[in-house]
Amino acid sequence: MSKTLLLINGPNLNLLGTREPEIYGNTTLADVEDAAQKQTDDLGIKLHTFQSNHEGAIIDRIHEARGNCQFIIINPGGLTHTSVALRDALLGVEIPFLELHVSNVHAREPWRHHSYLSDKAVGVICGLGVFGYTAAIDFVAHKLGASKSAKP
Ligand SMILES: O=C1C[C@@](O)(C(=O)O)C[C@@H](O)[C@@H]1O
Repeated sequence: MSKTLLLINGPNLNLLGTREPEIYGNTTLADVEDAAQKQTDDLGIKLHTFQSNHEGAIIDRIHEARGNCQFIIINPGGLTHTSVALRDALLGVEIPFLELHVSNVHAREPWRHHSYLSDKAVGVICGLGVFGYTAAIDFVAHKLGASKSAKP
């Protein structure tokens, strides 16, 4: 069975690497996606990446993944703290997902401590910087039984 992973980045993550670098670092989203591509190629996992600043576009992309994707890694950006609709979309397609944040949201403003997704996520990675994406993909590979010797 082919293993497909969808990596979603939400609002403002297109600015990664230039936006508030003291919080989010200097690595760009293109760098993150390139590294993710290499990592998943090595593991024999098919990767799709998607970034949007629009809640509805993200929800549409999640719906498209129904039935053809085994796992989602999502950095929902600010939608983490606001979006019932994003939660409903992820639950609606029944695809297991990891929630990921570059920064440690629990060490920031109190309103960032609440997530509409965390209680439904398989797990949450936050505060590891962009290394969180690498760690998340490693976890997904473990979950899907993918290994370094695997060929796509
Ligand atoms: O846009 C973001 C990025 C973020 O998800 C992170 O990656 O640390 C944390 C969110 O609170 C924030 O709104």
